[in-house]
Amino acid sequence: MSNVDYQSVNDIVIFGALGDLSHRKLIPALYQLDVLGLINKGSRIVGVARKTLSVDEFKHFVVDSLDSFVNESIDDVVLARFINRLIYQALDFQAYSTFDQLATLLSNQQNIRVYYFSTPAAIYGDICKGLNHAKLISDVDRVVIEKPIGHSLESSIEINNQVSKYFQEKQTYRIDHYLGKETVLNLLVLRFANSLFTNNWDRNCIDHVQITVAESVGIEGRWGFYDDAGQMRDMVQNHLLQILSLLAMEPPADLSATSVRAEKLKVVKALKPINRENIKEKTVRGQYTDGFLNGVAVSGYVNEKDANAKSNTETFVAIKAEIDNWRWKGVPFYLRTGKRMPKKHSEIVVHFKPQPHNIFQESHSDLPANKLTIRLQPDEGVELQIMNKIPGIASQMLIQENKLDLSFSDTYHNERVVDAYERLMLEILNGNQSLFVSRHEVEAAWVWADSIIAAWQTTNEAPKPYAAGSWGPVSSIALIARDDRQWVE
Ligand SMILES: NC(=O)C1=CN([C@@H]2O[C@H](COP(=O)(O)OP(=O)(O)OC[C@H]3O[C@@H](n4cnc5c(N)ncnc54)[C@H](OP(=O)(O)O)[C@@H]3O)[C@@H](O)[C@H]2O)C=CC1
Ligand SMILES: O=C1O[C@H](COP(=O)(O)O)[C@@H](O)[C@H](O)[C@H]1O
Repeated sequence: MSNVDYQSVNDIVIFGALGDLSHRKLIPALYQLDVLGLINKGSRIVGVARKTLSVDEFKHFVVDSLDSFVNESIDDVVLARFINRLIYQALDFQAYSTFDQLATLLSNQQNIRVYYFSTPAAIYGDICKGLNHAKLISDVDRVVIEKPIGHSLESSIEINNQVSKYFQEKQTYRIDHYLGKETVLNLLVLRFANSLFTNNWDRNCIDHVQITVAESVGIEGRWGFYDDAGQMRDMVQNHLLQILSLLAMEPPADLSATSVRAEKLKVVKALKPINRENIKEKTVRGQYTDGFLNGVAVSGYVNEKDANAKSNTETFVAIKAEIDNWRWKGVPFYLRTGKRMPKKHSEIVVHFKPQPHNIFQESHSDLPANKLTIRLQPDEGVELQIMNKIPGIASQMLIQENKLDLSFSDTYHNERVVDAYERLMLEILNGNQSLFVSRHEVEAAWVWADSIIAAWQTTNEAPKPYAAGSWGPVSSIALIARDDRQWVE
């Protein structure tokens, strides 16, 4: 998807450089690109955060990040080059005059700058104002903004307006890191490079789809942020809807940002609204209680560090989503995601319709339908469940359910696993917006999510408890069982 433009990027400025995302993901991603020679020779990496730190202290922070989060051994030559790129500037993002100090650092640079806002979305507008005050924005610069953008449609419009006052849409890269995952990207190839799937991908052939994004982690010290968001805003409004869009969209004319984003948007706009009339039938929200994960006792949500014991925030969501269009009318997409589930496990299961007639009645009264499983993470792969004859001379045809299994680690064992942020960072340097979310998509996703959140608020019901280490509240089983179906475990 990339064209080769990274040569023109001069400085990469990370706002919130001392934060969790920068430490775990952004710094390792930039290092890996440097290993591959994909960062411009003269580019500097400028860390900006609130804390006063010397450049040497920042360099230590960066080395710690690489030691902790780069899986391969660190290359000394690249490390020296990478460290040489680093600069640090302490700033209060809400005090515009302090941005003059940043201007002094960034002066005399003619080329493109990338500004990565790795901070709470509420201060994106302040950072833009500061940059503008210090005359640090030109028409070719790029801004990267993290999800979730806002807390609702209204706040998202406000944040997008604040940013768009200074950066045009073509300069704005809205990150959803799921779009950088190998297996999520592979959805495009699977669907549009294989006629088997392209031609059978609709209500005539597919019975229903299940999308599970299960996490074993809890809140990881992010209680303040998370309690205000919940799993709906943290995962469903963005990551799950992006997966759903790629899975359900019409074939785009090409792989350009304009074509792909237009098709994804149509899917989100066609989602059937969930509101107070159908909320109980279509959704389940849960919250984890004390439990066990791999035999180890773990705290319930309200017993986490810094927790408010009375919180009603959901850590689990299950939804029966429906897409009201020609292709998908009547095909439910069951979504479920939660924290503190038994393991990290994300997959899509496409259940095809059963055969209309069974000629193998004698040996097999029930002919299971085909099932396509796309394992997103970990153990990435694609698996197609089919019926097969059991070899043998018996006159009766003995058949069995079996699978064609393409495991990525077995098939591509010589390939390094590229982290989503590394891929997305390269796309930013290359100026390609295909893997980033448009403003229209973000806002359409909020329209759908806001309606669900508002309906939950009217019912005023507490989230259903589920023990940490389980697959969610029992009512999530009932949600799908009402349609005579069950979750694939
Ligand atoms: N962490 C993750 O896994 C993910 C994070 N995100 C998104 O990425 C963004 C960053 O998240 P995360 O790294 O976890 O957050 P953190 O709270 O760990 O880091 C935020 C950073 O911003 C700085 N900051 C905040 N307010 C100000 C201010 N007024 N002036 C100067 N600096 C400020 C903080 O400085 P200080 O240290 O001084 O407070 C810190 O360096 C958020 O939008 C989040 O939603 C998205 C997906 C995953
Ligand atoms: O954006 C987020 O994603 C992570 C899950 O990402 P993954 O790549 O590990 O699947 C989630 O834990 C976090 O709460 C959320 O903000």
